[in-house]
Amino acid sequence: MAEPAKAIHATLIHSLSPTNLQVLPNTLLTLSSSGTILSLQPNIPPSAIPSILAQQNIPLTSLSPGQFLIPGFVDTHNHAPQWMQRGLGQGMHILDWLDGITFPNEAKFADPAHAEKVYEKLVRGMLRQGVTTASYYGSLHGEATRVLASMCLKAGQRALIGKCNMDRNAPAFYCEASAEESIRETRECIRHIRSIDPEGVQIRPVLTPRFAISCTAELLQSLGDMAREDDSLAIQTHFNEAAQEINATMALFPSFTNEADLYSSFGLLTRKSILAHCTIMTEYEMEKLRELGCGVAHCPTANMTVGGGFMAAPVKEFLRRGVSVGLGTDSGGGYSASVGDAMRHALVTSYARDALYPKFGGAEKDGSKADGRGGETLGLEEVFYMATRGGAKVVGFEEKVGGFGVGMEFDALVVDLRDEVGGVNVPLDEGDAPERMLEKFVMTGDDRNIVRVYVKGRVVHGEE
Ligand SMILES: O=c1[nH]c(=O)c2nc[nH]c2[nH]1
Repeated sequence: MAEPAKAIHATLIHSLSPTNLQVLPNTLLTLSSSGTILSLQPNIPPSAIPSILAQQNIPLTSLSPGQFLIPGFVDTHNHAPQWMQRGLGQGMHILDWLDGITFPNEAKFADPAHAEKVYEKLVRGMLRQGVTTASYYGSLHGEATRVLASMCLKAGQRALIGKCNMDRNAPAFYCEASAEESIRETRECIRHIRSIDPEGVQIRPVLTPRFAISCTAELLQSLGDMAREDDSLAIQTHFNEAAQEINATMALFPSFTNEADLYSSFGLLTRKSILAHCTIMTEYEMEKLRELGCGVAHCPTANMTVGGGFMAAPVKEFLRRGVSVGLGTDSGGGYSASVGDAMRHALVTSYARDALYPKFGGAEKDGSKADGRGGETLGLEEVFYMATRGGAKVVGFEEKVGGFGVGMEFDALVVDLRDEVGGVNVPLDEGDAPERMLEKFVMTGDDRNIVRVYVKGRVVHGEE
C-alpha cells in the first residue's frame, strides 16, 4: 500500500445519493503522493491527531471554523471556445445565436495562438470556480483542441475533450470540408490525448458531433462506428434542446420522428453518451434514454436565457426513473461559467416546471396536484448531488471522484464562508451547523468562497 504523503483535518460534506447528504465532522484524511485517499476517520478531535500521526512524518493541513471541504464540481457540458462570448445574444433562438454569435467566435480558433491564450484563461477560470472536472467541446479545429488537452493536463484539471464535428449547415468559414476530414482530425486528437495521458487518469477523449443539424449522415455513422469499435470512448452531443432545433433536425432526417431514434440509429446513444439539454422529452424518448443508460447534462442557465425561450427540463422525472443527471454550465450559451449558478438555476427552473408545466406522463407522483402540476421541484441535496457525484457519473469518472472514500482520488474544494475572504453575500452566522453552511454556500456563495482547489491531492488553485 502507498505511503501517506499528507494529512488534512476538516469537516467534509458530500452526497451519497441524490437525496442523501453526508456530513463527516472533524475528519482526518491521509492522501498518497498521487492523491488517493488512504484513510478517512471522522470525529477525530484536534487533540488526538498528534498521536494518530505519530509514526508518519507528514504535513498536516487543518481547516478553521467557517471552512469545510466538498468534492470538486463537475461541469458536464462546456464549450471551451465560447469562454469569451459569455453574456452575448441573450434571448436569441438557437440557430440564430449559432450563426450570429457563436460560429464567428469559434472560427477564430483556427489560430492556435488564439486558442492558447483563451484556453489558458478558461482552464484557470474554471479551476478557480471549483470545476475540477469538465466535459469540453472544442472548436472544429484539431490543433486548437490539442492545445486545450495539453492545457488541462498542465493546469491539473480533469477533462473530457472533444474536437467538434460539423461538416454541413454552417458558414463556409466554419465548416469541415468532408466527413473524412472530420474523422481524420478526430482520430488525431484522440491519439494526442492518449499519448499525453495514456491511462486517461486526468484527460480523456470524447466524440463530439455538435448536433445532427451540423453533421451529415455519413459523419454521424463514422462516429458511431468509432464508438462501437472502441467502447471506452465517451460521446457528447446536444439533444432535444429547443423547438427550433428539433424541427430543423426532423426536417433534415424525415425518416425519423424523434431524436432518440435518430441518434441511436447511428450508434451514438450508449452508456457513455452525455446528452446536453434534453428539455423537450416525450415518454418514449425518456424511456429510451433510460434503457440505453445515457447520461443527461442539465444546463438550466442556458435553457432559461439562450436557445428557445424559457425551457425547464424534466429533471425530477429523470431522477425518478434512475437516469443519470449532472449539471452543465453550457458556457457560453450559459452566460455564467459557475456551477454555483447552475445549482441555483436548477432549483429555479424546477420550481417553474412544477408550477407551469403539466406533469410528465407515467406513474402518479407524490405532490402532484389535481391539475397535473406539482411534484417537479428539486431539493438542495439533489442539485448538490448533480454538481458533484451525479456529474462524475455522467462523465464516467465516478469511481475516482464526486465524493470522498478510501481509494477515491482527492478532488476537493475548501469552502470558506468567513468574512475575511471578502465575499459579502454569504451570511455566516455563529453556530451555523455544516448543513446550514452548505445551504448558504450553494445559495449565496461564489468563487471568493472557494479558497483552495485540489485535483488528485495537488493544489491547483489557492495556497496549501
Ligand atoms: O447551447 C448550445 N451551444 C452550442 O454551441 C450548440 N451547438 C449546437 N447546439 C448548441 N447548443
